[in-house]
Amino acid sequence: MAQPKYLTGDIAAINEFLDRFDVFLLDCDGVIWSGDHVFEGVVETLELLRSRGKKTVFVTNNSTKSREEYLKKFTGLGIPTNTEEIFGSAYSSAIYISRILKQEAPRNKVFVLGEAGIENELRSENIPFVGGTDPSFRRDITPEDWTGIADGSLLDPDVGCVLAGLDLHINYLKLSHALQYLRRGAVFLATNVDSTFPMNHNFFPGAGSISFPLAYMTGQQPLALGKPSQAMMDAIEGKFQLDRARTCMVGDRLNTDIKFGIEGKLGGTLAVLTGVNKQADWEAADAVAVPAFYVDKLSDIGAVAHDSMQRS
Ligand SMILES: O=C(O)[C@H](O)[C@H](O)COP(=O)(O)O
Ligand SMILES: [Mg+2]
Repeated sequence: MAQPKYLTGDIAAINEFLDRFDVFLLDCDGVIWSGDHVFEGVVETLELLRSRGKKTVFVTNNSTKSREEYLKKFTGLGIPTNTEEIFGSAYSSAIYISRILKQEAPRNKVFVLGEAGIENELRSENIPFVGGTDPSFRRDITPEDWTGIADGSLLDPDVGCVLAGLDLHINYLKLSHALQYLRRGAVFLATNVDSTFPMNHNFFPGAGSISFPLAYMTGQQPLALGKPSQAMMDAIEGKFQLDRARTCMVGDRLNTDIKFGIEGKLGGTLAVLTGVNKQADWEAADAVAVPAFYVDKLSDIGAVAHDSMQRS
């Protein structure tokens, strides 16, 4: 296994790296930002990539926001982009359900464990859903619930799929409904199964911690539709008509971002050390994936801009 090439501070190597790719798939949490903190030099680096005619696509597993909601976040943080450049796991899941799963009405409703991002992307594909941010689920379970969930009187007969994403309001009541739908044969999907969520330079429970209890209860593993799922890669390739050999995946997590790029047979993968994984993780004998290149932070790529300015 070739050792990853360290690019930070090596202007010639960075220029050579940039010349190899036309499209950069950019992870968000841990690469662009940590919560609402944008890493230093990110905006200038995006400018540099675009000034060299590179296509930038933001590919995030974070399902709490839709493309429109992400555009608001990017704009609010001073990062120029548009919804066409944003491809999240909530969108990836919605197009999988509407264009591949294609459940027949009326049993085509989705029981959502997640936030508004999933709901808005399901709406954009005209997929009916229940659960999610519905306030009637944000409460403790009651004796009426125990009875109504057990005898099915409180369940929606049209639910054919359970979709689990990062749910910041998960509780026993929601898990109880989801369990019953899965026991009744609903398809088990997840936007992503990241174990942790890098936020504010620390770690919080990831989306995987939402679907995992249901997997434990049912013995069923969800089909995950975010990175490293190749269903997502195929959808991105189709949407952007990209040449995989001229495309580089940039990420902070080995078992999602880097694995996604490698299994997608992309021309390259670049790991940044501002998020989940560190160098020791890919140097470990049982490393899940090894990047082709790495930098301390994304803006190390942008250093070539300063260099060419100093040269001119
Ligand atoms: O738990 C999650 O959903 C993930 O930690 C988070 O969303 C990762 O987002 P990404 O790094 O793919 O932008
Ligand atoms: Mg990340």
